[in-house]
Amino acid sequence: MPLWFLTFAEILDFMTRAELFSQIQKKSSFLCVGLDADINKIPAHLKSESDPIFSFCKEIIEETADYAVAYKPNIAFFEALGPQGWETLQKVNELIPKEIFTIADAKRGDIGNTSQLYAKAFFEKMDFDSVTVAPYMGADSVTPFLEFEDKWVILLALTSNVGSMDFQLIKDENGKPLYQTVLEKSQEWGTPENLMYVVGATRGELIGEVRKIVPDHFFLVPGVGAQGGSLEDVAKYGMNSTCGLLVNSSRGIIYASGEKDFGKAARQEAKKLQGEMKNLLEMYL
Ligand SMILES: O=c1ccn([C@@H]2O[C@H](COP(=O)(O)O)[C@@H](O)[C@H]2O)c(=O)[nH]1
Repeated sequence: MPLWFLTFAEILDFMTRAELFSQIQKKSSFLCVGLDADINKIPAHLKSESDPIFSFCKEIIEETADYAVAYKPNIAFFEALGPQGWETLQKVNELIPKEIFTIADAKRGDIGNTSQLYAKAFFEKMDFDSVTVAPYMGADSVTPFLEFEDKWVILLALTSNVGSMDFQLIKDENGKPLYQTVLEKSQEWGTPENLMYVVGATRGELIGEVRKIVPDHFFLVPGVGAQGGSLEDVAKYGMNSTCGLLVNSSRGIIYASGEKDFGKAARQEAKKLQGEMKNLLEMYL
């Protein structure tokens, strides 16, 4: 293929913030399709295939790629398959078109030398664009991921689950919730060019509070669809001048049908969400 035919991301093989925004504009979409590929939930007819999870993810990717700007394999679903799961994950990641942002949803983070090897696993061995990282072991557990050039860390800030209230919303003596301290402190470690935050869609107007603290960073927003978060609220409170949002839906898309038409059903769901996102981009950008 001649060089002039390729996009910036394809030539450089990494995704800058500007390139991500350009993909969002091109597709009128900020949809991230979550690959939570559960062997117990995929359609029965795939189970006779040599690698059922690969076959499932392949069809989901082929059917939804027109509407997605990111894919997020949830690493637990692959790890749970044992050594074969890692091979499947590698093959799935290689299948994702180069101009689409890839997220290893692994929620890692450990003492420095261990984090370095987690980063090597996801960035070098598997060439993901980004990995989700837990912040609670502090700077030395996060910065090894940020040392990889042209890669992204997506730090858990305000998660979508009920348990997020146990720690993240606890206030210090000045009334500042812990998630805000995470946002403030982590800005010493990375920039909007290599650091994003996980902000749950179920947190409504708190997304606006997060946006005030980190105006320029992208958010990975899980929790629409199966968890009941509102896409409208996410856009209203979270969108910035470069969109700044990757909104994930996993079960709502990939299990839209449990039958042979699962790929087409996933495509319909992705298309529906993309349509809503297009309207929101027109409204808020
Ligand atoms: O706060 C968080 C962080 C990560 N997740 C992950 O996102 C998807 C959500 O799946 P749905 O089926 O769309 O609910 C899943 O992989 C979670 O592990 C999250 O939900 N909340």
